[in-house]
Amino acid sequence: MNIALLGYGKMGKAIEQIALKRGHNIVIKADVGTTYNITDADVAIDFSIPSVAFSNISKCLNNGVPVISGTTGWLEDYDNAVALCNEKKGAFISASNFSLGVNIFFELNKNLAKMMSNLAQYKVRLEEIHHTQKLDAPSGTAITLANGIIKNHSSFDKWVLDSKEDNAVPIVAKRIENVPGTHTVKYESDIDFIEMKHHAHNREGFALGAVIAAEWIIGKTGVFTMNDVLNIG
Ligand SMILES: NC(=O)c1ccc[n+]([C@@H]2O[C@H](COP(=O)([O-])OP(=O)(O)OC[C@H]3O[C@@H](n4cnc5c(N)ncnc54)[C@H](O)[C@@H]3O)[C@@H](O)[C@H]2O)c1
Ligand SMILES: O=C(O)C1=N[C@H](C(=O)O)CCC1
Repeated sequence: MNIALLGYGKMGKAIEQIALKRGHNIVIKADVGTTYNITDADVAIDFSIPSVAFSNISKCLNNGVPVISGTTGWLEDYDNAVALCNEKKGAFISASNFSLGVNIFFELNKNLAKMMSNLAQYKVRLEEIHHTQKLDAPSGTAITLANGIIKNHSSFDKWVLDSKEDNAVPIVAKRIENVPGTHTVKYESDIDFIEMKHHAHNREGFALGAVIAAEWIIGKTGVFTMNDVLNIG
């Protein structure tokens, strides 16, 4: 498979290592100012920055190249990307987190929220910790976790960052040098607490999941999620 990497930073480089080990070719490594012909690739993997993600994805869909998007912080344009993919009969997957472990964690989170829905004595709190270069807060993964709670728990209809509001899932975002990604969901009562945590030791899980998604999407048409790729949920 000939892969275009759109964004050649920490994740682009981690994906390159995994893709080469799995027998793929990297035909485009695009970073700031790179000129390239996207149709040289069978599939594109975008891990860039929030302000350019939608434009990179649009370029792929407008040229018939399936696209896997891992960039976070551009959710306001997600519905436009879905509409463009459907209009062009393209193929597109966006995920806030491509690791198998986090996708299992997403399902556990939804189930726990259902169980907690009528137990008012338990107060929920989300925490995410990432490295200090991260541009967006809260993390995309924390937003996905919050949305999983909002859809499955009767007390919430929104999330809020670093504060407290009625009907809002509170998210705390911390930035600590070199942390690849740690997410905690905690329900606390006066008597006890239940805590679920996912901690990434490194970026390998994110990169492997993105390459597996790229292998899976070839030959397909539509907008998919990691649940489709991993056959979970
Ligand atoms: N979905 C996931 O599993 C997952 C995992 C890790 C990171 N991420 C997200 O992926 C993104 C990238 O993360 P990172 O750690 O590699 O960041 P990074 O800062 O190391 O890399 C981003 C790269 O994009 C480049 N870039 C800027 N403008 C560009 C343009 N117009 N075209 C192409 N490249 C451009 C930057 O120069 C940089 O090299 C972030 O949004 C992050 O939140 C998602
Ligand atoms: O390093 C990052 O940036 C990460 N971003 C994703 C997010 O925002 O959830 C996934 C974890 C790593």
